[in-house]
Amino acid sequence: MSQDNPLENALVRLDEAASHLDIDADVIEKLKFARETTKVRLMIRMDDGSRKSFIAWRCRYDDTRGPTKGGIRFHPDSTAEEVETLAFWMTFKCAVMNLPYGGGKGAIQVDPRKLSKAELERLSRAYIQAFARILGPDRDIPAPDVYTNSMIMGWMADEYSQIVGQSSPAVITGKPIALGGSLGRDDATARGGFYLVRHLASDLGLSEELHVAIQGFGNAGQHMAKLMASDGHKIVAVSDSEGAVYCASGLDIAALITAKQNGRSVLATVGHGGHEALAAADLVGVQCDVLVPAAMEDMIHARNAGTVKAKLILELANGPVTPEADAILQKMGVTILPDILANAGGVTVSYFEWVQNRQCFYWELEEIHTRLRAIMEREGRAIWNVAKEKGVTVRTAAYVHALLRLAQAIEAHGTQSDFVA
Ligand SMILES: NC(=O)C1=CN([C@@H]2O[C@H](COP(=O)(O)OP(=O)(O)OC[C@H]3O[C@@H](n4cnc5c(N)ncnc54)[C@H](O)[C@@H]3O)[C@@H](O)[C@H]2O)C=CC1
Ligand SMILES: O=C(O)CCC(=O)C(=O)O
Repeated sequence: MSQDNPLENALVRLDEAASHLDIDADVIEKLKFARETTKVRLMIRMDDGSRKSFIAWRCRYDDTRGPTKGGIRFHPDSTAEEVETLAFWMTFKCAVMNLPYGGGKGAIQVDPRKLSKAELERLSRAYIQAFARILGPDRDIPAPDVYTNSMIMGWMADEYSQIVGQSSPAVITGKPIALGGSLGRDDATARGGFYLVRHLASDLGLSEELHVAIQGFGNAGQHMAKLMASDGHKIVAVSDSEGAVYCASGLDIAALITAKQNGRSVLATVGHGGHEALAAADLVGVQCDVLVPAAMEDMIHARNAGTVKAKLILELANGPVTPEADAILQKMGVTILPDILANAGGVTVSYFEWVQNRQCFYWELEEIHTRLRAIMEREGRAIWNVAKEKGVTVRTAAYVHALLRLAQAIEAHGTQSDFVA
């Protein structure tokens, strides 16, 4: 994140929501600060025999509504403030979806692309060794995020089970299917956003065939491209950390995914099927109907918001639009389906995984999709109605919706409670 204190930007949204409700000041005071953020230094043995250290964090932001839940990010630019901000968003996201969770998040400050597979496994296990005492299926439940995946979740679940001396799959979600992972968790983040857009399409005034630009081509971005293309829409531009490609008549999604699976950039497809290279920074201003940020925070800001051509922004990334850009886009008439709703399909299927782990009975893919779709539509519709009734943006409506649930839970704990699981 670019700001010195990104949590301040996030709290702007809390204040805005609170201004539309009659909320006790104690509730706001509780939600303004992370309950606990633990910082550790992980030491691992590198393949060449040397030892190297990495800073890592786990934040349990708020556990009023249940065990804290949220992914672990491996990124060279991660900071404590970023982790706390991401955990704040998880608190609201879980409340938006009415999941029985609070919000958490973790990170290791590392570029995982510079580690061998064995080094990556040692680092992932070291993270769990350091944090096992604050994790647990009823306490804090990690999952994948940027540059982490099911393989890493599998190592982490294995390490935790070894430490506690019993199989404990429900401590982590997003695991490989062979270790108790859920069907449908792989594309859940994108699928939730996809169901939401389909459900609100006529309210949003969207046409039958949409032109879509996607920023970031990892888990969220690739699955979104596949889902939208298979629904008859054209993906006209995608980007990754190295650059972007554009094709007005629609990119070849299979070729792009093959390039990424082979460890290459989307730029490797330039020249194939009419793919043209584009500066990554220009993706935001591409001519399209739907812009899908699916990379990092603060990518749409005061300096590039005015270039947006899309009528809809679907935030699969967490925090991709700054509050300044929000104001500009609102004036331009651009609708934003905000992160705490639009990308909540991921944590929702994580919840399904946790439920299946606890009951030791596993659902078919169709059941996962049916349940995910029902929750996305129910909460999406409720938030849409709040936006219309109060005359506010969908983002503010989502915060209002979540804040009401959080306030009820905080008050139900009692005025003398400082509940800590
Ligand atoms: N994986 C999940 O289940 C969930 C992910 N998210 C959010 O979605 C976003 C993407 O996460 P994943 O797809 O899981 O990560 P990922 O690690 O699979 O992919 C990240 C992608 O972003 C690209 N990227 C990084 N910096 C970029 C830049 N400056 N410009 C363009 N592209 C850039 C990378 O090249 C990569 O293609 C993050 O904000 C994450 O927090 C949100 C909810 C759930
Ligand atoms: O699947 C989960 O538990 C959390 C995913 C996540 O970190 C997010 O929604 O940002």
